Amino acid sequence: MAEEGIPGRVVVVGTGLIGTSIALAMRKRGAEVLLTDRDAASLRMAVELGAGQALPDGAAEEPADLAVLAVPPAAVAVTLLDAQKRGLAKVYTDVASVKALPLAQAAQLGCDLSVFVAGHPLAGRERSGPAAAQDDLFLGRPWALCAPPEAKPEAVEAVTALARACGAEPVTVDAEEHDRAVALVSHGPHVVSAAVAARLTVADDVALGLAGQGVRDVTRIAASDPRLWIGILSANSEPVAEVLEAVATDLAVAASLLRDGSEGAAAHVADLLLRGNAGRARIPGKHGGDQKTYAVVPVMIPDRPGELAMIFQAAGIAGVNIEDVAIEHSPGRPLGVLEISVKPEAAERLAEELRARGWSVPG
Ligand SMILES: NC(=O)c1ccc[n+]([C@@H]2O[C@H](COP(=O)([O-])OP(=O)(O)OC[C@H]3O[C@@H](n4cnc5c(N)ncnc54)[C@H](O)[C@@H]3O)[C@@H](O)[C@H]2O)c1
Ligand SMILES: O=C(O)C(=O)C[C@]1(C(=O)O)C=C[C@@H](O)C=C1
Repeated sequence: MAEEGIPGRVVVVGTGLIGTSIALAMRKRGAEVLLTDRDAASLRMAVELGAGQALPDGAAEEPADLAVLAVPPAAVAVTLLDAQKRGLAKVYTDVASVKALPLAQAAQLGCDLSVFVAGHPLAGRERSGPAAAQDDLFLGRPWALCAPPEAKPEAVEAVTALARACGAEPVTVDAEEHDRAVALVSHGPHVVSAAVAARLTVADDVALGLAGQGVRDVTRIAASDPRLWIGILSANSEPVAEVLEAVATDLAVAASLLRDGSEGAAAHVADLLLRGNAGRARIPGKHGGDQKTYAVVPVMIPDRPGELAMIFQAAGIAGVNIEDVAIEHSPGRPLGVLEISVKPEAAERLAEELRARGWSVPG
């Protein structure tokens, strides 16, 4: 049984990263979830992950409370039209990273906008597909809601309830304003990250061997799916271009000042760095909700077969659930650092178990 006040029966069209994450979050709240995707393998995996049941083909027997269209931006309007023709749900929403163009396309196609509230959860990952889905992806994150003027109050209520049920904070915003805002806080930064990462294609082994956390932080999102992102960027081209031009100006000025080499020039570069500090400090913390903070237990691991399996087994014996793992390799050395993410209360127990079994766990 679904918890009170949340959509009890939800259809998810598009079982990729975002659709499957929403489905998993809603299943956790007791909702019945029906899934569909044009890609049979994605659909099968989402079902196997426990995100819901496959939606039967054809017209719906009885409309669900809500249908979530978790497809690329360019597919939102046609998917909405098709879903409404099939009578899939009483209310519809999408999750696309751009809002104005899909809304205009939906109006042009003659979709019923009185039951459509466009949405955009500001949470994601650099990986696509259902395998990357997480039921806690949206905890404490903003979820933009852009209701067209004709949207009924009950439609707005249902989509707001979906965002809240996924643990997010609904933020009502006009579609054009949304697009300008995300150009600055999401789409522009994405291209900048890609530009920095693109420089690495010509990096030699020495440079790559010296790569630390800084470049990893700046380029994480550059690993995202280019097909999805070209769709996002071209649907929000003008606002993104403006952000990129402003960043390019700052970079060009910094480059010429560095070449100049004078003290005065250095002071001007410092001004950019200070503005960077100030801008970064303006990013608000997550809006309430449970924070997904794990403790990281670092373990020095020799590069030999079976090592990881033994460490995972030791964690199991200590009764510690591993939430995530990453391996930092020491270039040129048969050693690496395994970073095991666990719930904070389990970190010391795991560290002690591993030390007792002979592994080096710094800290
Ligand atoms: N990736 C992110 O970090 C992120 C975050 C927030 C919102 N979004 C938005 O969410 C949407 C989905 O992105 P994703 O990251 O989950 O992508 P994804 O590639 O992981 O999943 C998209 C899924 O949609 C399916 N699909 C495509 N066209 C379809 C159609 N016409 N009918 C049915 N299924 C169709 C694909 O087969 C795929 O399984 C996009 O609009 C994106 O802008 C993405
Ligand atoms: O953190 C990531 O990996 C993201 O891709 C997240 C991010 C973002 O820029 O914040 C990217 C695009 C989405 O539309 C929403 C969220």
